[in-house]
Amino acid sequence: MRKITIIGAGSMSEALISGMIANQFIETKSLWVTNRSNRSRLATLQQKYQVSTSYDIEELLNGADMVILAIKPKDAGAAMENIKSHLSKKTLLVSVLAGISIQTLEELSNSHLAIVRAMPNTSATIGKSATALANNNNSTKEQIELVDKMFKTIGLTRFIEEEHLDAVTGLSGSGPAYFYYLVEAMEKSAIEIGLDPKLAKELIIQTLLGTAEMLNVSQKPSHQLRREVTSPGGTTEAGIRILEQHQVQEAFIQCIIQATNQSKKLGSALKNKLTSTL
Ligand SMILES: NC(=O)C1=CN([C@@H]2O[C@H](COP(=O)(O)OP(=O)(O)OC[C@H]3O[C@@H](n4cnc5c(N)ncnc54)[C@H](OP(=O)(O)O)[C@@H]3O)[C@@H](O)[C@H]2O)C=CC1
Ligand SMILES: O=C(O)[C@@H]1CCC=N1
Repeated sequence: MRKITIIGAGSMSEALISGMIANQFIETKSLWVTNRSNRSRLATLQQKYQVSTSYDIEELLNGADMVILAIKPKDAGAAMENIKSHLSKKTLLVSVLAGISIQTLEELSNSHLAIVRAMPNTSATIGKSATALANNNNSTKEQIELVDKMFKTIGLTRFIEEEHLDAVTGLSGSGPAYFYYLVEAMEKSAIEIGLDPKLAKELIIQTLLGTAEMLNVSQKPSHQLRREVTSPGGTTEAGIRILEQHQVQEAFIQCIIQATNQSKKLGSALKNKLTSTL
C-alpha cells in the first residue's frame, strides 16, 4: 500500500487530492495532508475527501513513498527545515513550487534525494491540468512512472528539461489566468452591448470550448483558423483591427515573458537567501 504526504493544504493541494481520489490512485487514508497552522482547513479537507491529516512530522513522513511540496515558494526554506531529517532515500520529493530549482531543493534537503519538479495549473481541479515535469538523476524509473501516473489523474503530463520549467510556468502554469482575464473582458463587453449576462456567459463558455476543441482536432495553425473567422470587410476584421491598434498580441507576449522572468526571480530570491545564510 502506497503512502503519499502533501505539505500544504491550499488550492493546488486540494486539486491534487481530488484528482487522486476521483481516480482511485490511492486509498484515502493513505493520503496524508498537513499545513502550517490552519486547522479548520485541514478539517474541511479531511471531511470532504476522508484523507488523513496531522501536524506530527514523524506520523506524516514515516514510510511515505512520495512527499509533495504544495506551499508558496517563499515558505520552502521553513518547510524543508521542518521535514528534511524525516525524508528517507526511498522517498520521492515532488515540488509544484514556481521557480524553485531542483538544485535549491537538494541544498535545502542537504541530501541526495530523488526529486521531481512539476508545474501543473488550476484546471487540475477538473482533471484538465497541463503539467510539465522534470526529474533529477536520483529518481528511479519506478518513481518517475509513479509521479507521471499521479499527475495524469489531474490531466496531461509531459517530461521536459528542467531549464524550461520557468517558461512553462509563465505559459501554462499561469495560463488559465490569461484566459479568465479575456473572459472578464468579454463579460464586461456583453453588458455594454446590451446582452443578458447569463446568456452571454453561456455563449462565451461554448465559444471557448469550441475554440479549444478546434485547435485540438484541426491540422490547421491558429492564425489560419483565425483567418477563417475573419470575412473581408466583416465584423471580426473590424474587431481585430482595434486589438492590433492596441498591440494586444504584443502585450500577451510581454505578459508571458514577464511571468517567466518572475518564476526565475522567485527561484533566485530563495537561492540568494540560502547563500547569504551559509
Ligand atoms: N495556484 C496556482 O495556479 C498554481 C500554484 N502552483 C504552486 O503551488 C504552490 C501552492 O500554491 P497554492 O496552493 O495556490 O497556495 P496556497 O496559498 O493556497 O496554499 C499554501 C499552503 O501552504 C501551507 N504552508 C505554508 N507554510 C507551510 C509550512 N512551513 N509547512 C506546511 N505547510 C505550509 C499553508 O498553510 P496555512 O494556511 O496553515 O498557512 C497553505 O495550506 C505554490 O508554490 C505555487 O507556485 C503551481 C501551479 C499553479
Ligand atoms: O502565480 C503563481 O505564482 C502561481 C504559479 C503558476 C500559477 N500560479
